Amino acid sequence: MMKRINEISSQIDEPDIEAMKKAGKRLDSLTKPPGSLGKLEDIVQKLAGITGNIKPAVKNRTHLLMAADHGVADEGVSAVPSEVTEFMVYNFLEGGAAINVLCRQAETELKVFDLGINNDIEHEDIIDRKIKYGTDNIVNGPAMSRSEAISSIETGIEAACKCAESGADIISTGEMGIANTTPSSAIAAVMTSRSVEDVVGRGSGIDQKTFEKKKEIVKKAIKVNDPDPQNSIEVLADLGGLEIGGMTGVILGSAASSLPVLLDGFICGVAALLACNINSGVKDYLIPSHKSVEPGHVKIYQEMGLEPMLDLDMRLGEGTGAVLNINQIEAACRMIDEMATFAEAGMDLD
Ligand SMILES: O=C(O)c1ccc[n+]([C@@H]2O[C@H](COP(=O)([O-])O)[C@@H](O)[C@H]2O)c1
Ligand SMILES: Cc1cc2nc[nH]c2cc1C
Repeated sequence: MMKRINEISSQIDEPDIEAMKKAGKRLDSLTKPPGSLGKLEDIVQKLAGITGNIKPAVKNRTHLLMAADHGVADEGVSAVPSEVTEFMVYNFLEGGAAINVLCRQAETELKVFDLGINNDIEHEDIIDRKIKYGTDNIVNGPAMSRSEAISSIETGIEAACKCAESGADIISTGEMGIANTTPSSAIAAVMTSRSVEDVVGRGSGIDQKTFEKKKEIVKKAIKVNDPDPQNSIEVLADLGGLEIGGMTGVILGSAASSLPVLLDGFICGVAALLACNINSGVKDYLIPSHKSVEPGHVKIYQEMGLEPMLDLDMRLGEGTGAVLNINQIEAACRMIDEMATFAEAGMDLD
């Protein structure tokens, strides 16, 4: 059943250490104090390792947005009803959401996938990969079957591989799914061995009473399902999120295609945790864009040893942090390509 996932996992190479060293050397030779461009230098080196190119470029960009609904929304854990998932998906398809604005600004193509929205989406631009009409309520049992969890990951893998074939230089991912901070918190607690209190936040903006209830719901979902933290498929099937599985696949597919993959918020971070658990080599391909307001996000970054470039108090999830960060990444790539070295500028420091 895991054939495609195992095959893709086996294609994930080590980064090109030689290219990273050469990029580091060139960065140090540019007309600035060594290291003075901070995280912009780190990102260029990382991209050199991923692509094998000491002057990496991020010309062709695609953002893959995964959408699905959640049975646990029935517990009243979100500030808004499940219908908002479908409503926002139409908004993405019509160009009116925050992610559309940022994709236009960063010249990034947007693709919207339906992996499990409660209703069918009637729009020519939707990529219909429906696996199930919403997950089952995780307080009563698993969100989905193992084979549905695998299908969600495979959907993301194929999406990323298709982008790679079309010449993408960088892939970013994000999501839409009302109530998805509940399953994400459960997965984050299980996979980072943190307490539920450590990782649960206010998601779409819930009040204190709902916040207290949400913590109890997350605890109950973990107790009822009790997944093996080492087994990403079991964790995903038990605690859910078809869009989370989709993003896990995008991350695996990007890494296997030697493409950098830009992560967005908390839910996306959970997908990255699941992908790293399938193959720890994935980590070298991850670009963490921003730190979300959700308290679990920073814990996920700590678990993976990643540090995001931006901290803008964002908590949207569509991929807004990721796509915004493309601008800084492009700037970083232009530094190593266009800046003069001390020698070129006529100053020999030796
Ligand atoms: O990306 C984040 O860190 C993030 C933090 C809070 C909320 N969200 C978005 O809000 C929705 C989930 O919030 P909730 O309260 O319904 O669980 C879902 O559509 C996410 O994209 C996203
Ligand atoms: C309006 C709205 C837009 C979103 N975009 C991503 N998650 C979202 C959640 C809500 C509630």
